[in-house]
Amino acid sequence: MMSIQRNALRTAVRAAAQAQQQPAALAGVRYASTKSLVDAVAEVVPEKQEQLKQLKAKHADSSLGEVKVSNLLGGMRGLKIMLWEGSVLDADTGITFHGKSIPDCEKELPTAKDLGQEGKEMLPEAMLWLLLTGKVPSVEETKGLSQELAAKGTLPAYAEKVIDSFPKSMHPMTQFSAAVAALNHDSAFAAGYKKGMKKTEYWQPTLEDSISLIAKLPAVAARIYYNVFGRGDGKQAIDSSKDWIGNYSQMIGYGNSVGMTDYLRLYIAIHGDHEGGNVSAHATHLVGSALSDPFLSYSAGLLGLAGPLHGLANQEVLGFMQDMQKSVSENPSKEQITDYLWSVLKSGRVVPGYGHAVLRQPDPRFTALQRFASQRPELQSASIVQLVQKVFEVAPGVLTEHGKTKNPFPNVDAASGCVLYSYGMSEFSYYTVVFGVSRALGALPQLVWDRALGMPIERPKSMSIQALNAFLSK
Ligand SMILES: CC(=O)SCCNC(=O)CCNC(=O)[C@H](O)C(C)(C)COP(=O)(O)OP(=O)(O)OC[C@H]1O[C@@H](n2cnc3c(N)ncnc32)[C@H](O)[C@@H]1OP(=O)(O)O
Ligand SMILES: O=C([O-])CC(=O)C(=O)O
Repeated sequence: MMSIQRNALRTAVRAAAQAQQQPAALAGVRYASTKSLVDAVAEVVPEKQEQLKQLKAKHADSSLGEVKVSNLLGGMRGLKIMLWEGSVLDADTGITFHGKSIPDCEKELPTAKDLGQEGKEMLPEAMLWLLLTGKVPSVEETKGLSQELAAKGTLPAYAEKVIDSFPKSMHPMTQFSAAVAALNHDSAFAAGYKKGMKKTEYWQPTLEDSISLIAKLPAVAARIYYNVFGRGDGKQAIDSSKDWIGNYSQMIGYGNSVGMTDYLRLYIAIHGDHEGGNVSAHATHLVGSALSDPFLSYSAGLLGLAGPLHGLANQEVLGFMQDMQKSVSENPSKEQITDYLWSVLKSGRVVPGYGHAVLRQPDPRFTALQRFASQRPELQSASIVQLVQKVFEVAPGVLTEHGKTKNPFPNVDAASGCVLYSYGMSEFSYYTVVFGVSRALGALPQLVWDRALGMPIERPKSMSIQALNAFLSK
């Protein structure tokens, strides 16, 4: 019965879409090639539009809490001010993706093995499907999406030239953001907007651009890796029988390492979304709210990810761990680690990989990466992986005694880079690029929902100190 209703809805949505006058750039073959995921999203769009309509009708004037001066001065911490569909972050239990925890996703999402690949971890393209539609894709649907991403993953020649023109000394994240912005040359959204597409149609080319960008991220990231560090195949060759990250791993030279390829799958699946308020997701959403296309919007998100308090922390952690090994010993004792942490804190620096703006317990993403490391003998013997575990046993106590951070526990960055390093990726400044391949999985689907739900341009009110004082003295 349910499926009959769904089919009827699907047919109605298709008919409605056909009845709309699509700009030429949006019609025909492009949609045919993205059919399965477009169909899955099209099924959900009317349901969610109706939910939003009801919410507005019933609760437009309901309060979500008061705004205090401390919120305005404290980075808007805790204010409920954004709509975000893909995931919700709980301070104690961590992230859930449409209600599913990381262990739930590990059980339910199709894995590399399901697609006939070597490896056991969940596939990031299945996470993309879940984030976009709220539904777990079947193996066949995941396979179809993998193939679609492979078919759309080749870089246009102009983008290759743009990347090749960057000096090696330019940070890989600067290169990444600039290259992603350059891809807006081919944006279906920008072309449709120019041709006067209707507001109700916005979400379709936003989805088309998002899939196109996600498909190309491995090649962009791999070309940067090759140009800067001389590693990888240098061609960004795509094998249509491989999954999305199987291809990425191959392009950057780890195709023969099942461990690294599977680690990249897990890493990229779980870094995909962390609700809306984090800097990279929020920046993407903010820029997108001006109807900048998905390439420009995600380029902005990547620039936010490049900050050391956010995504760059995984690069920082590795440097931090190695400095500790150099100045203390390769296998420092807990006492030596404690002393080292205190020396860092006393010099006014932060302990990278620890603390979080929302979380108040160890990050379940850290736990997932530690689970991976604990199942791999080759990682268990790596001194840097052992050090991550030892620091985890010591740092929460030191940070608690130090008394400043609200969360003395590790976030995901405490573990992520050390495993990349152990598998041979020794170029720290590249680590955040791997994170940037991932964050698109959450930030871009929300742009699709922003457009499908007709979300307005974001424009909060700011106040000067003088205006605040004047307001408060009334
Ligand atoms: C994927 C991610 O983005 S996860 C986060 C990655 N970033 C890091 O690991 C960098 C280290 N951590 C930090 O700098 C912080 O914990 C952040 C940026 C993640 C969160 O910042 P906030 O929400 O402001 O944290 P919090 O409210 O606990 O900060 C209170 C004080 O504790 C300090 N503090 C927070 N974390 C740490 C830490 N790991 N080491 C030392 N001091 C810390 C803050 O700098 C702040 O000091 P101040 O009052 O002198 O300004
Ligand atoms: O949620 C945050 O503020 C930071 C974070 O862990 C992420 O974006 O993955």
